[in-house]
Amino acid sequence: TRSTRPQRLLGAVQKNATRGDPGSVIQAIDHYCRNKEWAMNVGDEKGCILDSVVSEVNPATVLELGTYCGYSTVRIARLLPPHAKLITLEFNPAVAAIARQVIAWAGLEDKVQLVEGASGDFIPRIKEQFGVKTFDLVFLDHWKEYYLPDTKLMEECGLLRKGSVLLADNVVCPGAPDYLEYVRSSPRYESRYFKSHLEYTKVEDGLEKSVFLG
Ligand SMILES: Nc1ncnc2c1ncn2CCOCCNC(=O)c1cc(-c2ccc(F)cc2)cc(O)c1O
Ligand SMILES: [Mg+2]
Repeated sequence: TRSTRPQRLLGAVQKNATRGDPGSVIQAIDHYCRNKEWAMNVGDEKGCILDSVVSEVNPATVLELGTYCGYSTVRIARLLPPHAKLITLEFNPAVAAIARQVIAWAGLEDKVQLVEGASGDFIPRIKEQFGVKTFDLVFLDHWKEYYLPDTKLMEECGLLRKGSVLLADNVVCPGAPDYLEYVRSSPRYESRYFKSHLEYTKVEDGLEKSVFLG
């Protein structure tokens, strides 16, 4: 049977990237998705914005919602200080299996905990299951209609502290209008839009960075 897009993306990593070299894994995926077949990675342009926010926050604890093939997981984990932890949630087991291999190829498995399941089920259990009190940084990149309910759930579960940073992908394309409205109008957030483009295209998209004020 025909291979899947995630399987072909993993093949490009194994063929073109150097084991243990996260930068070469990132380059191999971007080259493949720009020249062979598009895939919904955050990509190189928005990825640079992601890098700058990760470096600024210098987080000890990170939550990523929506792993996909692990491209943004590798981008984030490669910048984390030693002993920092990234928990990433992926819904689709077949996709999660690819992401594990991409993360391992980059040599970052010790910094990353990939969990399979839906965000709504896992968020309430993160504290007791993973011994995390609050997250310094949350990267939202899963189903766009889940951004708002999951943000409210993280607030209710006490997973955000004064200064926690939420960074949301695709707030323009595919779009998360209810989420944008919420973080931009709520007095509990200081929000800023980083204009960019949909990965590997000229279509407008961007990242919304929202600091929780407690
Ligand atoms: N832990 C969890 N809990 C719940 N659900 C979960 C989950 N983990 C995964 N999922 C399921 C959803 O995962 C993928 C979500 N990402 C996207 O859909 C996405 C789509 C485009 C896109 C597509 C087509 C266009 F034409 C234009 C743009 C671009 C992007 O950058 C995207 O990120
Ligand atoms: Mg995305």
